[in-house]
Amino acid sequence: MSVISKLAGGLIVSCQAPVGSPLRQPAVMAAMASAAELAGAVGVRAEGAADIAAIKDACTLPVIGIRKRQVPGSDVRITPTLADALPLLDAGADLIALDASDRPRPGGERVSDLIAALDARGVPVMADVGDHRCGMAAAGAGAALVATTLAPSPTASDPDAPDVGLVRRLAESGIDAPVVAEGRYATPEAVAVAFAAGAYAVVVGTAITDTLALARRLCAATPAVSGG
Ligand SMILES: CC(=O)N[C@H](C=O)[C@@H](O)[C@H](O)[C@H](O)COP(=O)(O)O
Repeated sequence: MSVISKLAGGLIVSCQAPVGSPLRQPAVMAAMASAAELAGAVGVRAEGAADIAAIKDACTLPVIGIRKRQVPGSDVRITPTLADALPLLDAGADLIALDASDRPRPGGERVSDLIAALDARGVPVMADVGDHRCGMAAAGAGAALVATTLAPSPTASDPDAPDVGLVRRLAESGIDAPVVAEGRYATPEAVAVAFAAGAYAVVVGTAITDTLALARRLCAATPAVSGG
């Protein structure tokens, strides 16, 4: 069974901890991934070679690897260069996710160059996009999956709402790659809506693995923190 078909119809859990979180340790991310596997998830998304290696040791799920790095002069932060992707493969990543927007990349690399270089190594690419045009372009360039990771919330009144409309629009466009819903999916209802809109898989991060953000949200409602 191909790695892409293993993800069909399932939940991918993003096991990442932001800088400054006490959870930002490979062993903690590996425990999160094991819990995700036990729960029935079909894949894991993880950042950096150390986390990926620990997760591959701890569970059998396919791992989508990313490297988050801010390079001066470029706004591309998710796996900006091929050199960022290669150590993730050495660590055991099964797929590479990368920012597939059309923003300038460090060193002048193009999304299509990265997809071709990884494809030549037999590595499928998940293209993170924020709009329909870049999604169609990435699929045309050979991305194995197109994910709505970079889409802003479609409603100003609810900044936490996922962009299900982009999932639907891509899925109904005859796109050459399966569409993955990612970004602000936080409830079983939202996951079901994404599949109804045509998603191939759904990625959930914060709502499962960011204990710090989840606890802060609830603490903010207490008199002890809000002062109310
Ligand atoms: C935009 C960006 O950098 N997204 C990152 C991509 O890896 C992660 O910070 C998100 O947690 C991930 O996409 C899952 O989304 P959510 O945490 O909303 O379920």
